[in-house]
Amino acid sequence: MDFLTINHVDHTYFSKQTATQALQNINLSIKKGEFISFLGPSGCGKTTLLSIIAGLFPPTAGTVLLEGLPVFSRDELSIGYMLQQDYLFPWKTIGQNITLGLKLLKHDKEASLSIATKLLQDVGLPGVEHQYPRELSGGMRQRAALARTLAVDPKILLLDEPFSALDYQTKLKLEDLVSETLKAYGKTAVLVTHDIGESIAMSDRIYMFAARPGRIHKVFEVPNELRSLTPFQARNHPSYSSLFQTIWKELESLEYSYTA
Ligand SMILES: Nc1ncnc2c1ncn2[C@@H]1O[C@H](COP(=O)(O)OP(=O)(O)OP(=O)(O)O)[C@@H](O)[C@H]1O
Repeated sequence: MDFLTINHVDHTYFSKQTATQALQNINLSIKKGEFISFLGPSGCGKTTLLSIIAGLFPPTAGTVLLEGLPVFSRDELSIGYMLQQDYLFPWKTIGQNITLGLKLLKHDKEASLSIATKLLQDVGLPGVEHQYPRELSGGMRQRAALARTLAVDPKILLLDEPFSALDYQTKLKLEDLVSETLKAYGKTAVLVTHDIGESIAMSDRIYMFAARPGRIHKVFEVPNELRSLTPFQARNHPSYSSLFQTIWKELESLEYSYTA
């Protein structure tokens, strides 16, 4: 059974003067445990679709079902978000940041702390429970943000350019960490990115969007030989370069069609 199903989704933003059609007839489905990416030029509706999947607002038409139920009616903790900024609360320790969601779920303090300790170990940050976000580097804060997102055991993770504010080396390390951690926890994920390499290295499938209005232009299956590797290993595999070239050409033709 499909885990997430998007059926005939349209979305238009209305203001006093204008109506902007951000999404047109989006259809896709994801199986449990899959990792997919949305790739495409600026303004093609990637963030709009991610927000609709998150249940932040309903689409103007169509449905988004998570395990057969509309996402808009679900409780918000069933969907985890990881963004470009970590949004850790600066006045709370890393441990308190991670256990915040568990508090809302009424977990007792001791069980919450042991979940936080385990997650911090899994993301390579053992022993930082009592430190504050300002005492950690950007990469460490994103690791802590991943731990916080996983703490409430969300059904699906939505990753909106989570590595784009990091230096290149840290980004590569975090791609591996996020990919391995999500596999270990059996999580389903949707990544929004502008980075072709990141989408190939991390995903099972890539949805390329076109703009005006935002729509799915093409779908690329990432070959099995890449999916069985870590993102860093995948970036060094010959199949990576050929898929990169194909996607690059396709994106270029899209960009030209806008400026022609
Ligand atoms: N709140 C809003 N009100 C009106 N129009 C909006 C709003 N948010 C987005 N749009 C418009 O909807 C379209 C899709 O925007 P969206 O942010 O979803 O694209 P995107 O692919 O995520 O872009 P980027 O890659 O630059 O983040 C754009 O034309 C944008 O101007």
